[in-house]
Amino acid sequence: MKAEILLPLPVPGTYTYLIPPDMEEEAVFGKRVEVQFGRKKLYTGLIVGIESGTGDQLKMIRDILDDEPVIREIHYRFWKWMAEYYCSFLGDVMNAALPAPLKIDSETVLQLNVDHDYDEMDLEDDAFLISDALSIQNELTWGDIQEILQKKSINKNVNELIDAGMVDVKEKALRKNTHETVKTLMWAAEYRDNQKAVMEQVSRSKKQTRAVLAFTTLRREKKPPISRYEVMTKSDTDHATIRALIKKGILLETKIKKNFLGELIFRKGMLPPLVDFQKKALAEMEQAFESTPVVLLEGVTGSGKTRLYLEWIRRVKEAGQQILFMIPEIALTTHIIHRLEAIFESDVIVYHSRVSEKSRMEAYHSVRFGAPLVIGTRSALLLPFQNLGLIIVDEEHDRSYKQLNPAPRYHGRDSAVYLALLSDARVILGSATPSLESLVNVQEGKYGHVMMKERFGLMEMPEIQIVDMRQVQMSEEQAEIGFSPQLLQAIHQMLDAGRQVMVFQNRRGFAPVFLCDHCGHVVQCDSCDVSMTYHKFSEKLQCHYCRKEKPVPKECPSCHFWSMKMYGMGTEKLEEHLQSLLPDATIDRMDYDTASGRKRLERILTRFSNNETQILVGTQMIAKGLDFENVGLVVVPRADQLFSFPDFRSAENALQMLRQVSGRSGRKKEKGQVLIQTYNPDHPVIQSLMSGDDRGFYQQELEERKVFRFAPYYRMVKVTFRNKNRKKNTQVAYELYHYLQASFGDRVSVPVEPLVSYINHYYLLDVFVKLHRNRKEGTFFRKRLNHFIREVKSRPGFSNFRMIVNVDPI
Ligand SMILES: Nc1ncnc2c1ncn2[C@@H]1O[C@H](COP(=O)(O)OP(=O)(O)OP(=O)(O)O)[C@@H](O)[C@H]1O
Ligand SMILES: [Zn+2]
Repeated sequence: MKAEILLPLPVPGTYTYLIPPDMEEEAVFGKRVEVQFGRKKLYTGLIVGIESGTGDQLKMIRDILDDEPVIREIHYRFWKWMAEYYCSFLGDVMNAALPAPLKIDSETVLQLNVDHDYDEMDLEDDAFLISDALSIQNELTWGDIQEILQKKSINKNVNELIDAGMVDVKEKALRKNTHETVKTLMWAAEYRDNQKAVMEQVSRSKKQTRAVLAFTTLRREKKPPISRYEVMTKSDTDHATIRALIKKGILLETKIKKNFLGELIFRKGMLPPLVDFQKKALAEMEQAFESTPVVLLEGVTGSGKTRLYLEWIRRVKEAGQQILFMIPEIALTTHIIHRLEAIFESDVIVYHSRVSEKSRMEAYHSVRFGAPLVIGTRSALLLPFQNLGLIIVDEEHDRSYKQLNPAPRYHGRDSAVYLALLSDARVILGSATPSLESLVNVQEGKYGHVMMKERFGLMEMPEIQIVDMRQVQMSEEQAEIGFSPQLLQAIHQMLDAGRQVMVFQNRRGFAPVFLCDHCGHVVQCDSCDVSMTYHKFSEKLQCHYCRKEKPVPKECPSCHFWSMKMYGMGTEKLEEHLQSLLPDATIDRMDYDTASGRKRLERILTRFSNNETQILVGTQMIAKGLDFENVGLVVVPRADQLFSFPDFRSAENALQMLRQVSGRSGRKKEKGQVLIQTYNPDHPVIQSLMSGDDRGFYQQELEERKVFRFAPYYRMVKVTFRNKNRKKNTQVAYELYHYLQASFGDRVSVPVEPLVSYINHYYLLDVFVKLHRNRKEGTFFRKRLNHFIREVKSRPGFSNFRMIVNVDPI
């Protein structure tokens, strides 16, 4: 028998291996196996197919690693769809789906050859360092050695040691502890209180005697369960010993699940009754689900979308099905997780890229055993749900749902819809500012649509005022920070009334540009074609693309005058200036620099929610989902920055951002205010914001998207060429352009430079293709593209040439 094996590698297709006869029974779909791939490497693969027959040339499966399959066919179908739709490899999807401990691979390991005598004096310095370390550690990996020698190329040194016969190179599989179950032991009934009978049974074997004595001691020392492993370690015996004891009927073995998070209990009072308009929305959702599995819940900020989600969570849980609650991005949504965790008495599974490997494993297996609720980012879609009933996609418009790197570059919302389709589950897409993608699906009748236009507690929507900056006179001090007198007055009033203020500034750091007043020289990053941002706290210039830092130059690097000045405004500078204008106010800042760690982020949020902070300055981090009751004013001093990006989505995003951030104002207690400063008060985004109804704006946007053949009407694909050699990069990009033009005509763009086209010493070029939204065209395009990529990579010197495919780029 042969098995089709999927490997966690970016290679097309699967590989066929022979199943050793004694493993045939055990070999079933979805179990992991250990196989050799390439000359020496060992990998964990996954059985994704079994067929009869043999093949002389085929390698054997070395081992089967699971008792139970880790995925089922339905999960594999989802993986296949994802790989196909997003033009990536199945191995990439496997890699993203399985927690690291489920993917052993081999590492080169050096061991000391104990039978070999050598004279240390004969060794070169580097070789001596290695042998010295080996005598202490027994084993070193390639990485360890690189660290010890402080260099990358260690081949020569290692070879020297091998040639001298001093070390052995061993290819060793790292079998990490992956067992979701623990094997535990207990006395068989007839031996339970009969130590004497036991000893008689084992008297002929030293090992068995030791094991039995160890088990007896353990029973006395601690409460059950006692694991097989504990007994083996304590008695210094092995699996065979324990197996013998089981066979003799002395010990019984059972398996228990490790850390299974299977409960879901609502804390008392956490599901307050729905109010009338929420009840109405719930009924409408029920009705919408009759005809479509996907419903867009469009509710203004503060309408209680979360309350409705909870209602559905309760229902689906009672029906015995699983629920996935998706949030866009972990750093920005700690607050939401806290809110949800407060609602449940039981532990909730939280799953995202930053939880520990241990928690990921726990989550993986709990979900596999049917745990009812997972809160997670897009990667949670790849968990092995058994009985999925509902996926909630909160803030469905959020761009962070799209994976940028590495492959598969999938969209969390769209993949959720597909997964639900496969699993016969429902999807709720929730937002106060839905994406155009979802609105079009509503218009085309694919999704249901339910609106909530009121805020909970009869709170009125905040009043939005525009400050026309073309008309404003400012003092020098005010001009420096860019706050009009009107804006400052509003802040003063709000603070006097004991309420809090949020200031939205979409740029972090102190000052975006550091330039010479004399010759105009701008300090640029050496690796990227962007100017560096001054960070006052660290007293350094930082590149926001590659994160490299530079000291602040005293004189101009170009004309050598002492004339370097800072221009522009970042959150850090804004906070400082605001403090000098309002010396008595307590101000805090929330951005990538201050809220990088979870602890720091939490501290900022707690202080603000306890009213210890009066003003919170922040980037888009403060726009999302925060629910603070005492915020009376939200100000946006520089709204124009938001819609001046050269991107076809910038108007849509600007409106979403401004609505979201406005929505933080006046959520409880009294009506809130929003003040927006702009030089373009007639801009459609501002006009729509003022009118309170975005339909007209969306319709206009959609018309334009249709005319210019953009998403959501067309499926866009971006192919990025990334190379240190500019000429080579440009040449291949143009080749692709011409090649695709033959099939797709003017729906292929000439290679264009992205906004920042040189990052970290790499030149970047993008080719855009606009495809019709049907499967046939998708398949055809993928074939063409793969053909091209294969051809390029087969050229001498091009095997590593990078072409990054991004379907539905954001
Ligand atoms: N039926 C209800 N009973 C009691 N409190 C409610 C109810 N519905 C909503 N609330 C409260 O109203 C506030 C706003 O609700 P929620 O945060 O769910 O709104 P939202 O629509 O998710 O807002 P956003 O889009 O801004 O995140 C919350 O503090 C919530 O606890
Ligand atoms: Zn840089």
